[in-house]
Amino acid sequence: MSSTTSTSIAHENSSFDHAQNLEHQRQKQNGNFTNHENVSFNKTVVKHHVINLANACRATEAAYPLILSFNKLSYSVKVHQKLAFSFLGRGRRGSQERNNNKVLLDNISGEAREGEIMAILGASGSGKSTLIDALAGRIGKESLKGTISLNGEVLESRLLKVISAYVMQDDLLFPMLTVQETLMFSAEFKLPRYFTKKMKQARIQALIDQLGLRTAGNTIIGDEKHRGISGGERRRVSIGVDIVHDPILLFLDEPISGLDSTSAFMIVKVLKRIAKSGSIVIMSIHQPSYRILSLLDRSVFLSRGQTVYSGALAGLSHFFSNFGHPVPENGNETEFALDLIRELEEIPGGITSLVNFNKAWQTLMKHANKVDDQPKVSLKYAMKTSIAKGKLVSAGTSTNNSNQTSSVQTFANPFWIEIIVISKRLLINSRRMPELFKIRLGVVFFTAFVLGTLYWRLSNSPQGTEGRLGFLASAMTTILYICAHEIPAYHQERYIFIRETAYNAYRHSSYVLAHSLVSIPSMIILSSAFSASTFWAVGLAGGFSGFFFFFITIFTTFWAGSSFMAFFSGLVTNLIVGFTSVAAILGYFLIFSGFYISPRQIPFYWKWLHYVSLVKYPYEAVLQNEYSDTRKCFAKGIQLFDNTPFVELTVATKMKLLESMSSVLSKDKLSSSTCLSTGVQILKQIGASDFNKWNCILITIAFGILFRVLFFLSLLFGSKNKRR
Ligand SMILES: Nc1ncnc2c1ncn2[C@@H]1O[C@H](COP(=O)(O)OP(=O)(O)OP(=O)(O)O)[C@@H](O)[C@H]1O
Repeated sequence: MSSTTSTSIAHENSSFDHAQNLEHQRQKQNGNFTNHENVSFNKTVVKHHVINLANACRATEAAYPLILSFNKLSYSVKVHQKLAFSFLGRGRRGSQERNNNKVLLDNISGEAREGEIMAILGASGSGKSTLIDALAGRIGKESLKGTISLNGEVLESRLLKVISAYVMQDDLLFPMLTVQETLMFSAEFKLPRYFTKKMKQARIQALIDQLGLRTAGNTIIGDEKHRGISGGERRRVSIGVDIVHDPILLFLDEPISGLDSTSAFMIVKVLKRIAKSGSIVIMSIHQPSYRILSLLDRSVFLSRGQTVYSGALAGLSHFFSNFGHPVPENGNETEFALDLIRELEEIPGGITSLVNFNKAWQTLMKHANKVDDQPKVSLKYAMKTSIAKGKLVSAGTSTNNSNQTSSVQTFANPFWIEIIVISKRLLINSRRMPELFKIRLGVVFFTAFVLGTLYWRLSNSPQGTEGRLGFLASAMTTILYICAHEIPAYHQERYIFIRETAYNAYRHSSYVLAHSLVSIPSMIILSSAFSASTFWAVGLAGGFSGFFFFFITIFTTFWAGSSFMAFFSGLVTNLIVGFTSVAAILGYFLIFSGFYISPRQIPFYWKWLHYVSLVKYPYEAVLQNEYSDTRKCFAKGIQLFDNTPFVELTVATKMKLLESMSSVLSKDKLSSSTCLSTGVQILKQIGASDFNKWNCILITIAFGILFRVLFFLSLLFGSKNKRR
């Protein structure tokens, strides 16, 4: 029912009710009423009022084809309670903790209608956000008791996802995009393909005007480091992002908290316009001003998870008069109601009396409304009407299907368009933060410089071999560490991703693929920088083809490392825990790579760590590249004594030792030019596996793909936007 209708009804009844109330108050003051009489008096007045309301409702019913009803919604969570003395009471001995149920929602019922704003009011902690979550499908089916239906049909989660939007309390936006770009990307995700670029732009312009964001259109959103739009503007952009597709059901959790009164009024006016265009708007709100109150239609007042009033805001004063607490003349009814509820919360049994009174009131309302309680049109018809009005544009529609949930597509765009749009957004955002890439490049050059000077121009000798092994193991490990910078980036984006995928803006797989594609160009640049600055400085083998292979190995290490970080950020959502664990895991990768300890010496129960080490395969690949040339020798004659205690002896003594060794071993005469260690022997010595270098590269690439798949699965199952 609209506020105007309700107001006029309330007005019509006011003289009658006022007289009765005065009489009631007088009698009450004189102590003439017993409790029983009090209730029966209230019932008479309520009945009278309700019948009049119902008559007026009948006239306007047809104008409201969509009705969202929620019936007996209950939700509780388990809370741990520590017991000081476990031996007290009859509980099990030694038990220190007890699981208690905390009821967050207790049998909440009500309805919201198309064309109206329903406000959920109550003190802090009364359960407003929990009720919004319950209605918006953000509480697991198994935990939420009761029913939510749209025009009499149970609202399935798949349908709810495409016809609704949920505006969170936090403003989660890409900091380097302008207001216009932010809204445009949202339009690209949510508006169907038949919307041309021009149509989308027109829609965005209208939205910008509606939200009063014209002057901020080309300003970036901003963050702590980059100045951007104001807090109020950011709030409006957040709302704009979620309403760009004109959802049928719009849920907002405290959309105006923290805003100045003008901005708050402007936002509620926009919401009213959305409601009037054929949507159901449900929002939680703390203390609405007079001006805002004039825009709200229905309300649910909560106290400790229970309904203390549910119905038209216009009937609030009547309700409280009948409860025996009339709203003072010219007083703000909502403020009065909230203050009274707070007072009653402090009196033992105070809230119970109000809850019980409300139950009686609701029963009478239902009784008087019994004919009109049911929606006039079926859900299918109502949806068709909404689509005809331009609603439900977030996904394509096929009206020839009789099943309500399959008559709307799950996603507005095909897979490949989603990938293009996500990639474009990522590229723009990162292009505007070049410092991040510059820091990565700087770290790569610095690492290359340190390693290049440390292992400068290694020779083909046992010392050179030792240096090569050290350089290659350090290079592969450092590259993996450089990839760890991606963890905070994923962490920052995670909440935007959850918000967008919760209402099917795009597929999880599109996000994973777009991220993989976008990361490739930067990996190519970083790999080229590292390879070019170390290959010739260290004196690695193979000329240009050797360089190319070294570059490929570095690139695939970046790929595997970056995929690992993506997976890890999906798995561990706490940034500090994530960083600490990654540092430890990369350390293990190095320890078990085969560099510190030969694979032959690793105990069998740790062998698996050797095979899953991300350092092992690229390390072996470049080793094989270095030592596969059979014509090369890595220890000739007296070089045999390098890395042994005999290294300090003179050349002549070393030669003598060599001669006596050959006579003892009865070998051909060992001279200073005799090759004592070939590349193949070195590979054998260090226990390199039988995989050839290209297989090692393929395994590294496969690891990267595997981690991307695991990243996808971690997002799919680990980023559920629901309470249990
Ligand atoms: N997982 C949980 N375990 C225990 N208590 C919880 C849990 N989640 C919410 N609560 C409690 O449920 C109550 C309702 O929380 P809710 O966030 O819905 O209140 P609210 O009315 O939206 O408050 P505010 O206006 O401050 O945002 C609060 O007392 C809160 O502490």
